[in-house]
Amino acid sequence: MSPFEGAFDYIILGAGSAGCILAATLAEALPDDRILLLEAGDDIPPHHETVWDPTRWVLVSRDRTLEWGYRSVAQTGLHGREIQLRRAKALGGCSVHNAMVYVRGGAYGFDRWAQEGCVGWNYDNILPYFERVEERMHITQAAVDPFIEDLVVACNPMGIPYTPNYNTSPHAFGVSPFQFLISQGGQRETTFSNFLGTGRHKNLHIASGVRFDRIVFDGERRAVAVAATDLRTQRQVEIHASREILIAAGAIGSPHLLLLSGVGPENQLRDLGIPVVSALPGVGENFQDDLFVTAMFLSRKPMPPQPYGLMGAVIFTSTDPSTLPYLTDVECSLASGTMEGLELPPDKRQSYFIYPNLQLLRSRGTIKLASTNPAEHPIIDPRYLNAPEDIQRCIFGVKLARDIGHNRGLADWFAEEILPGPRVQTDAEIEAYIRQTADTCYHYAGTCKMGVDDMAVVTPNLEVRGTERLRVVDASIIPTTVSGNTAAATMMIAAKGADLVLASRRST
Ligand SMILES: Cc1cc2nc3c(=O)[nH]c(=O)nc-3n(C[C@H](O)[C@H](O)[C@H](O)COP(=O)(O)OP(=O)(O)OC[C@H]3O[C@@H](n4cnc5c(N)ncnc54)[C@H](O)[C@@H]3O)c2cc1C
Repeated sequence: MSPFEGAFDYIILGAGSAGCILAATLAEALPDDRILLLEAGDDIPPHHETVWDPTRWVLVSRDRTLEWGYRSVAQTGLHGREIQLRRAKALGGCSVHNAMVYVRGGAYGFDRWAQEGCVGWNYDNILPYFERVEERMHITQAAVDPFIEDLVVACNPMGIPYTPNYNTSPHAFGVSPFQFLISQGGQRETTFSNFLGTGRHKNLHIASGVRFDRIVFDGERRAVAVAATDLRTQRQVEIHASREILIAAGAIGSPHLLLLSGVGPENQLRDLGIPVVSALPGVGENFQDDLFVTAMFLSRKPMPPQPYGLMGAVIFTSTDPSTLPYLTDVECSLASGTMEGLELPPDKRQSYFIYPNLQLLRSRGTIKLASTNPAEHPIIDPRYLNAPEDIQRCIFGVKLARDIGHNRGLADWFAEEILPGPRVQTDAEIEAYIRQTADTCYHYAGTCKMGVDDMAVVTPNLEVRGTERLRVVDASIIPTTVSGNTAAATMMIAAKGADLVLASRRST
């Protein structure tokens, strides 16, 4: 029987970081319901050459066969560069090719969501959902090697304390062992491998290789079906859901789908001849991302071997010391030049990179339809460094990385600064270097934001405003990014989103 035949109670669109958790939770709580999970990508075989091996992360992240191939429009703030906006297309979504870093994010950021009207989303409310995810995803805390020991020594005189566990401490400020979603056996954990796996839930039908193209609404603006294309046969199908359709297509895919379905800014839809189902000006607006900047130093001696995709330490601090210790907006990750995929010339391999990742940036971008063809990528304009204060924070990041790299605590390692290099000294020179080299952290969020204001796309219950039986449950609902990477927050959103669906179910 075709996986599309018969009626489904729930259809989940996208088997990524959020979609797999949502599907597993609903399938387990509702054993008598029929649930369908649709995904454009395929399963990753157990013998895949790179995906499961954490040390090969850089190669995985660059593997075009695993992803959608999005690019931004030319970024004025980045010297006109077009930025590759990687997004996985696979069962497991971006958990298949991300750096596996696990950071819940500071409590302050979630509390702000609640203060802005998202009742039920303050840190105390959401903590049980992080814990639920952590019961199923194994977190490996990195082992401390000799370089990291010296890094801790280097941070001390800079006023950066040692924080043993940034996720469970009251605040993340400090230098810590990094935490990764890596199994006890040393393999990548994905939301698909840990929550689903093929055939584990009898009431869940997983259809990979299927692109969803549009939500179908009835005259009452109820979401009743999904129009989709089987990518293997190009057959078009319409699949019906009797209860709810749950969009989990990520911060690019979810606004794209809503716009194609007539949910979005009225003028944009009318210009393309798309009938307006719900005029929501916020769909595709409020695009947020973190940027990283780079410092690189040659090492005097061989770097320790690296069993992870990044080095095993992280530094959280702030561009504004008055916000410490509770609010951090810089997360420095590190890499060794010996790591596979960096492809450095032999004389540069014994080296270390410090990558300050600037968070809570103020610039906001957009995602708009290029056409009504679902196969055509949307126009993505992150507007990096559009907000003037963002460049100042990136300059702070480069100076911080330099201060760490040159610090006496790392004297046994430091040989020479390669990047930005001795010629880059004044703020104007650092700014030019940033505009030439800063890059995305792939932490896209906010394009279907949750809230109670006019720009909100979903309510705090994640229901799409002006429609019925339709929710968005993924990174796109994040109203303002938090201090941290986005995967943990997205998985938490999925766990809580499933509870919201189940609560509605009990009340009907
Ligand atoms: C290279 C890279 C490295 C990263 N590293 C980290 C890290 O180390 N730690 C961290 O916390 N975060 C990291 N992130 C970010 C993090 O992985 C994402 O924020 C998170 O996975 C987003 O989850 P999601 O469920 O919202 O979207 P996704 O995981 O992208 O899931 C969306 C799914 O929907 C599918 N889909 C979309 N549109 C359609 C369509 N029309 N038809 C069918 N299927 C569709 C996609 O194929 C995908 O599987 C990284 C991201 C990238 C790209």
